Order: sequence, then structure tokens, then C-alpha cells
Amino acid sequence: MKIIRLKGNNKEEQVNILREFLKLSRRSFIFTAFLSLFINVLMLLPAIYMLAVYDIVVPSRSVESLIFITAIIVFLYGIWGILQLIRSRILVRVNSKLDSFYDKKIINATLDFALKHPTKATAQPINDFNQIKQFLTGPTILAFFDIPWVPVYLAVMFVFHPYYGYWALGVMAVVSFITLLNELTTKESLKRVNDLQIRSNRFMNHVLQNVEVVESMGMRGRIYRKWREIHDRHLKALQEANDKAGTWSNLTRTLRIMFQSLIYGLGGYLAINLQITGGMIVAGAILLGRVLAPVDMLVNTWRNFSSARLAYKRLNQLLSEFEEKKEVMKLPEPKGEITLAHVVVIPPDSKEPVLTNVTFRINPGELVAVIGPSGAGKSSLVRTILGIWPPVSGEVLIDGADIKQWDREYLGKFVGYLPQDIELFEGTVAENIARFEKVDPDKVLEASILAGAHEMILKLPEGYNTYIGPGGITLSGGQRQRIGLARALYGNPRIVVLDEPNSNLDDAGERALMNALWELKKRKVTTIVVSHKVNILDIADKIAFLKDGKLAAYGDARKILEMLRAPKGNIN
Ligand SMILES: Nc1ncnc2c1ncn2[C@@H]1O[C@H](COP(=O)(O)OP(=O)(O)OP(=O)(O)O)[C@@H](O)[C@H]1O
Repeated sequence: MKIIRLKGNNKEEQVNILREFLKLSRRSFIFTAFLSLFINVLMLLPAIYMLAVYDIVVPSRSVESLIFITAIIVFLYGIWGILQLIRSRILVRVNSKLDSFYDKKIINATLDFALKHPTKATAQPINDFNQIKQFLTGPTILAFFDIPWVPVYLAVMFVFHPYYGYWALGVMAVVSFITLLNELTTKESLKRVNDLQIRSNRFMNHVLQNVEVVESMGMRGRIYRKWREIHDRHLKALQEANDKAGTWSNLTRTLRIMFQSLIYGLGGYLAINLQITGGMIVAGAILLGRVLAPVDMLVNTWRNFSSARLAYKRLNQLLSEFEEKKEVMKLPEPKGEITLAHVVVIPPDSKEPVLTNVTFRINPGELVAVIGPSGAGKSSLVRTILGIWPPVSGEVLIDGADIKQWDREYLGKFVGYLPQDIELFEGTVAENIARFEKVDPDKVLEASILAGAHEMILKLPEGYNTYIGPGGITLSGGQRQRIGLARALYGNPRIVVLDEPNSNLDDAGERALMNALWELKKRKVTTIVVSHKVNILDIADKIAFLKDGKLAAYGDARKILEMLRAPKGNIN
């Protein structure tokens, strides 16, 4: 998507999605506008019928004319109904079209946002998108299509009598003015309501993810109070917004109904003075209803409009911040050389560097163990090598090319990663191992045999088809770690990164891991393992020793081990 990147509150920056939406569905919207022409002309039917019955049929006392006119009207109403149906169906299709065009961009931007601001990660953009779609294809948008026809009804009212025209204009002015007041006075409160709602949902999602901690330490009451704090503020803002909006909409409704009634009085006065006919009194009132209908619809659905506008603003900001990545040139398959040059890393939403001036090179096929005290920056280093945390200065190169030059999806095929918190997703074991690619049984088996997880998986209730995650079974820490290892080894990766792969493993799991590491060495796969386990250090080619975010030592594993094991083997 082409985004106009102008900084600040520039209007240009704010309009890109809507412009794209409209461009994408221009033909459908033009057709909808065209149908709206006929629908609106046909909306004059009640007034015409009224005039015909009162002013032609009744004075002529002809039942045949009445039947004839009624038949025509029924026929036209039929057409009107069909046109309305077509119009709403077009909008439903526009909805699906928008969805297929935008959903991937939105998911990508949501993921990019979560990587950059993990503490604020939320699925809100998807809700925002739904809200915009609902608005663009719902009744409010139809009111916008009907508004251009208001002048036509107004013109007819002026033809009936200029006073009727002025009356309608006056009522419209009052209703529009009150709607404007509504917008001005509720805008801020509505934004607060939305923001607090998002915060409250985010808080509860975090709690749900950590429900066991809450339960084990009896934190329900405190969590409730914390949630209540945010929720109370949300409720207060909601009440304030609803009170204001309610006042305005009640006032509008009362005035509209009153003026719509009083037009009979005006009609009566004009008829007494023989300036209009009896039929025109009723037809004029019907026309006033038509003039006010779209305005009325806008007033009543103003809240949807405002919410959709806020959702649109948020989404636009997100899509502008996370512009679609430019296509990068496809590079050859990586051999697995990794170079870090003077790398400084500051984690997202943080100010302090966790890695400073880290420089080293890993040759293709080497097994490197990363060691260091807790909090030294081992996981941060791993995230940097994988391109999850981009360095603020320095370079991370894979086969000599900056990691930014690699297409993530392409490079990802050659990378296996087992994070410390093994995240498996909702799906079958096989799907998880295959990284949600179409499951190729041979490749899944190869990875799980290499990871030494095959026997363990066969013992699960439905083997590789066992469903895990919500609605499925819950795996033990060790089982998750072994399936996570199989996922990391899936598809013969060139680079494998394992962050504390043995933290949950029993003896059998340890043995399987060691076999896998030997096999990776044999296959000349570049492997980085964060671990303190002696058996892993013994098979490592190199060791990276991190301390306080600095690379305190790096080089041949035996030499580093000797240094570390020397009586004063403290590397500073
Ligand atoms: N997401 C984050 N945001 C901000 N700071 C972070 C984040 N993750 C880690 N840190 C900080 O970075 C530093 C290094 O953390 P890191 O997880 O890399 O250490 P580690 O060596 O892997 O520790 P451990 O052995 O305990 O896993 C710590 O001071 C930690 O507080």
C-alpha cells in the first residue's frame, strides 16, 4: 500500500486508507449511488399516492381509478423493494472485498506493532477494522447515499408552497445544529471511552494468560480491584458520553416529531387560505419525513460514525507507522554465516541498552554455546541474531547481508528457533511442527525423529493429530520443549537457535537433545545454544561468554572452558 509519509497531523497522512477503500470499491459505490437515485425517486411514492387519492380519486368518485392507481403503486413498491435488496447485497460484497484486500496488511501491522511495543500488544486493530467495515457497509453509509436526494424532496416541497420549503429547511438546520453540538461535546468523552475499553481488555487478557499465578497466590481479589479501577473510569466516561449524547438525541427527536406534527397546522393554515389542496397537507408532511429521514438516521447512528472514525484514525496511524515492507531482492539460500559488528541493542519500549558493542563471527556449521550469568543478555543476543530486536547501532549480517535485506518469510524457512518460553499454537502437533505449512508427513517425521520426539508424540492420545491449545490437550513443559525442538528442526534449517533447550528435559529428553546437536554438527548446520550444561559446552566449537551485556569472551570452546575452569577463571 502506498502511504504518504508526511509527519505530524497532516491531513494527507490521515486519508490514505479511506482513499484506498473508496478506490478499491469505486465501481460498487457508483452503482450503489445509481440505485440510490431510483430508490429515492420511488420514495416519493407515498406522497404521490396521497395526492392522487385525495385530490383526483376522491373528487372523481371513481373506484376504477383508485384500483388502477393502487395497482401501479404496488408494482412500483415491488421494484423499490428489489432495488433496496440489490443495494444492500452490493454493500455486503464490498465488505468481503475490503476484507480480502486489507486483512493481511492489518494482521502484519498488528504483528509489527506487537514486536515493537510488546507491552502494548493487542488485537484491537482487527476490531477497529471490523468496525470500519461495518460502518462502510451499514445503514449509516446508506444515509450518506440518500442525502444528495434531500434537495429533490425539498424542491418538491417548495413547489407545493414556499412556506413548506422554508419549514423543512428550518427543521433541518435545527437538527443539524444539534447534531453538530452533539459531535463537539461528546467527541472527547467517546475517545476516552474507547481508550479505556481497550486498556481494560488488555489488562484482562494479560490476567487470563497468567491465571495460574493469580489463583496460586490468591490474587483474585486484588486483580478484581485493579480491573475495577480501570473499569470504573471506563464506566464513568461511558456514562458521561451517553448522558451528553442522550440529551442531544432526545432533544432532536422531540423537536423533529413536534415540527413534523406542526406542519399539519401550517398546511391547514395554507389550505384555509386556499393556497394548497387537502392532499398537499398530508403529502407535504410525508415529504418532510423523507427530507428528515437521512438526517435522522445520521443523528441516531452518529455514535457508530464517531466510533468508526476513531477506529479509522487508530488504524491509519498503525498502517502509516508500519508501512508494508518493501520487496527485497531474493538472496541465495543462506549458508549460515553470522556476523555481529559493534552491535548495541535497546529492547522495545525500553531505554537502557542490554547489549553493548558486541562483535563476533560464527562460521557456517559451527556450534556456539552462549553462556553467562542471569540477565547477562543471552536471550537478547539470540533475539538480535534472529532479527527480532534490531540493533540501534552496529550490524547483524547473515552470509554477509544485513538482516534487514533478507525477506523474513524466505529467511525464516532456513531458521529454526526454540525460545525460552516455548510458544506452541492452537492446532495439531503435526501442524505445529510443520509451522502451519501444509503438513508434509515425511518432513514432520524427519524433524521429530531428529529432535528425538517421535516416540513421545506417538504416545499422545492421537499421536501427531493430537490437538493442542484451547479445546485440546495441555502438554507438559518437557513435551512442549521437545515438540518445540522438532519445530525448530523442521525443513532442514541452516541456522538453529535454541534458548535453554534443556530447561524442562528429563534424562531421555537430554539424550535426544544431545543426539540432535551431534546430527546438526554433522550436517554442518550453524547452531547457537544458550545453555550452561557441561555436556553441551563439551561439544561446542565456540563459546560466547556474556556479562552485563558485553561479550566478555568469545572463541574456541576448549580455550574458553580452560580459562573459566582455571582457579581464578573469572573473565572480566
Ligand atoms: N522485553 C524486554 N524489555 C526490556 N528489557 C528486557 C526485556 N527482556 C530482557 N530485558 C532486560 O535485558 C537484560 C538481559 O536479559 P536477557 O533475557 O537477555 O538475559 P539472559 O542472559 O537471557 O538471562 P536469563 O539467563 O535469566 O534468561 C535484563 O536486564 C533484562 O531485564
